[in-house]
Amino acid sequence: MDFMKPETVLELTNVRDALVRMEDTIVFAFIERSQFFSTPSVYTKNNFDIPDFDGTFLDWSLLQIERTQSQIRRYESPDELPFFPEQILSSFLPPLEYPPVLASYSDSLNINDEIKDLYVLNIIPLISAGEGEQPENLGSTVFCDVDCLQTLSRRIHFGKFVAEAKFRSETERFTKLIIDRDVAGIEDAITNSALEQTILQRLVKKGNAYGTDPTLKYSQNPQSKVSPEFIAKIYKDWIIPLTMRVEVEYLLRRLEDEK
Ligand SMILES: C=C(O[C@@H]1C=C(C(=O)O)C=C[C@H]1O)C(=O)O
Repeated sequence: MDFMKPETVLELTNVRDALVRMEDTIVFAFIERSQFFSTPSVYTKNNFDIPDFDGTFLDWSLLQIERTQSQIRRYESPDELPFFPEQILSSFLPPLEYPPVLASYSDSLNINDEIKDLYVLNIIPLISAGEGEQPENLGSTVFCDVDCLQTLSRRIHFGKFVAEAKFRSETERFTKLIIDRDVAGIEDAITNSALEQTILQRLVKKGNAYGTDPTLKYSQNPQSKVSPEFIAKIYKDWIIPLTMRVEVEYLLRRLEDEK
């Protein structure tokens, strides 16, 4: 996929290859986070006395990182969406002119707040080293969280590219479903259960392979760092359903923007 070449972005096979590649990034990000405890103090609002800031240490850290990364043009890329869209900065580098692939409302479809909440509530308990915290690891923990959140956000909002590719390959079918506001019909049209099963099975294998020291492969009990079943569960319960939601929400508005 090359965002300068729209025809490569609209090819569903290429989009799916990118999603497979992102599995690696997500599994490794979870493995990095698994070194640390749940660390509740970084997710508790105003737990630290942060000057001029109302929020959690995670929010503050994420905002500072986004402000820096916006200046190196991270959010000009069509596959990156900030958690703090109102507070990012413009870059001193020349603007990038990506040819538009997605509909014009695409940036406003942003479910990052929801991703952040479910990450803290549901994902951390499954991937962290256990309940509790070590005061010397607050920064390291949050750094891993930012990685996990950015990669989850990219994966889930990639649903827009999936949706655009599907819309273009079956425009008539989707146009009818959209006009009828037939959400169940749209869900049905975008679901590929066999592919989902393949993804879940591959994740268990990746979780085992990436989380285990390869030199321990032949020992009695090689320990994986994040339970591969939990990785599959996180995909099944949250990542895939949210990707689908992005697809549906993107498609429901798709006729506003007939290009
Ligand atoms: C992303 C797609 O759409 C749906 C969501 C999937 C996912 O989030 O992994 C997989 C298959 C489809 O049910 C796709 O078709 O590739």
